[in-house]
Parts: sequence; C-alpha cells; structure tokens
Amino acid sequence: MIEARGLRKSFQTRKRGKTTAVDAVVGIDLRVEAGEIFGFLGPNGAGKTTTLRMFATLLPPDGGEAVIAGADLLRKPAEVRRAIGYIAQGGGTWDDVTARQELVLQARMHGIGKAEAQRRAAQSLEAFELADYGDRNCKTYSGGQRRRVDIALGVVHRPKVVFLDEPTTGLDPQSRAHMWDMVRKLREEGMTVFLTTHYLDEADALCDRIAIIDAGRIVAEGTPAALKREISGDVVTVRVAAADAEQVGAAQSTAAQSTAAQVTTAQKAADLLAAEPYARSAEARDNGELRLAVDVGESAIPRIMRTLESAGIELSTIELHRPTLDDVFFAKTGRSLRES
Ligand SMILES: Nc1ncnc2c1ncn2[C@@H]1O[C@H](COP(=O)(O)OP(=O)(O)OP(=O)(O)O)[C@@H](O)[C@H]1O
Repeated sequence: MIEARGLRKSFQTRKRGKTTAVDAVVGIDLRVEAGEIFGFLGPNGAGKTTTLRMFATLLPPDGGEAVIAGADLLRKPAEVRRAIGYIAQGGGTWDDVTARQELVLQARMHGIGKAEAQRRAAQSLEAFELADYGDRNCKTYSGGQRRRVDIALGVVHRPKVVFLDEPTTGLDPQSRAHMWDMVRKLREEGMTVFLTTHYLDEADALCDRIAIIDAGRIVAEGTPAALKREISGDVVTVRVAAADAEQVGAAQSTAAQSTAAQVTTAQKAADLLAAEPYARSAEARDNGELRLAVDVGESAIPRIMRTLESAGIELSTIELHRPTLDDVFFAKTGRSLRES
C-alpha cells in the first residue's frame, strides 16, 4: 500500500547570515502492506513528520520515489491526495463550529453530496463516540474528544491510507487507550494506518509493524515481537554504588566527583563482565549504570554479583528486564529513546 525507496529531504536554514543544511530524512526505504497499522517510532527531530508530510504530498522530496495506494507520489500527487487522509499533529478543528458542521463541510470539500455528507457526519459521530457532543461547539471539547474529531475529519472521505502524526501526544492515559481503539477500528474498516509516535508502549501495543527512525534513517523494521526477538535474551541493568572521595583522589567528595567515580567503576565492571561467557555484551553508560545483554537473566544475576564482588565492586541496584523496544533502539543507536 505504501512503498518508498530512497526518499530524502534537507532543509536550508540561515543562522547569523550563514546557510546550513539540515538533513531531515536521509534515504528512507520502506514497505507497508494493505490493512496494517504501521508505526514510525523515533525521538524528537528524527524525521517522522518530514517523512509523513512527503507521503501526504505536502512537502516535495529532494530525491527518491514512493507509490501510495497505487499512485506515484511524484507523478500523480492529486491521485495520492484522493486516496489518503492526513491528520496533522496539532489538529485542525475550529472553535466556534460543531463537530457535525465540520464533518459535513469536510465531506462536501471532498465532493460528496449534501445528503450523503450529512449521513456520513452522523455515522462518524457514532463511530468516534462523539454523538453526545456532536452538536456542541468544538471549543467545549476535551483534548481526547478534539483529537477524535480530528481523526473523524481526516477519514470522512474513506481514504485507503490514513497518516496520523503523533495521534496521542498530550493525551491522558485513558484518552490514549481510547484513541488506540479508534485507530484499530480504522484498520477493521479496511484502512491502512501509518502513524508516527515517540511512545514505545504505543508502538508496541498498537502497531502490527514498526520502523524505528533515528537522525533521518531507518535503523530497524519489523513486528515489535520480531525486533525484540532479534536482540533476544534478557537485559540486566546494574548500578554501581556511589564511590567515596578516596576513589576519585580528592579530600572531599562532591556530587560531580562521586558521579565521575561511578562512571569509571561502571566502565571497569563492564570490561570485566564483557569477558564472562554468559554475557553477550556489556556497556557502561554515562550515568554510572551498565547494561548487560545475557541469555537467561535469572541465572546470570548471581554470577554477575559474584564476579563484581570478587573484584571489590559494590553494587547499588541490579535489575532484570525482558527486551523492550527501547532495548531495540539502544542496540541500534547506542542511546535510549527515553533519554533522546
Ligand atoms: N522547515 C524546516 N526548516 C528547517 N529544519 C526543519 C524544518 N522542518 C523540520 N526540520 C528539521 O528536520 C529534522 C526532522 O524534523 P521532523 O519534524 O521531521 O522530526 P520529528 O521526528 O517529526 O520530530 P517530532 O517528534 O519532534 O515531531 C529536525 O532536525 C528539524 O529541526
């Protein structure tokens, strides 16, 4: 339903009279099958919105090509526009009109006749659980209700593909869960959904397949389960105890010295553990923590503790966790998406 090859985009920015180029998207290749909820997961500034805007014909690519719902993005943009719905990050509802009025207007703008437009507006209000507020001005809606109106507006013409830019950003947990149900409903109705998110749990729970994007490049693609399986094993996170002043060679320990010593100790621990047969990898991080990829966490933990104890390294905490999409992100980029 969506196929992209080598799609790229740079922006020129001027700072103190100097022009510099920002490479927002650096060659995206991807394939989205019909009827999927496909998630584009990445940190702020990764290039998600830029890619989405190119797919939605709102931004001309600098290079590459894409076919969306059978139409060539560069040669047949009008055909692409007819086949898609695009729901921008900020949404677009007006304050002083009702959701029903907005829906009728939007349907009419797509060339739908008046009676059919009214029928579709009523149907959308039902489908998006807005019937109770449909005749109230949009300014009286909650954030979650507004976001549902945005999506109802984006799909009133029944597109084949729906592009959703961060559909749940800023929503409370209950509204987010509700929104996920709405997105699943779009798929049930046969639409292909392409959404962007920087929420790991959203990508994991909602999306059939995801692509992880970082610095304008796709670094991983697959089902959340397959991506987690790929890095496989368990992850053990160890935090070494804050060191005392002696270790940093100072008479008086300051917080900064203590952290520096912790980082040094974590590195020493990582070097030691990386040589152990049960460790697939061990990396110290700049907050005094180290992450170990192991096959079976439960049996690795006592061995890790023994190794560190015999080297005189004191632990403050040790935690076991099953791989998450953040671990996948970490494995691919060397950073945590949570901290990006
Ligand atoms: N019009 C523009 N002019 C200059 N730089 C831009 C422009 N639009 C985007 N960028 C830059 O391109 C990069 C990618 O931005 P983009 O908005 O696509 O990221 P994103 O992944 O959608 O981020 P977010 O999650 O914050 O929305 C960023 O470095 C951004 O600052």
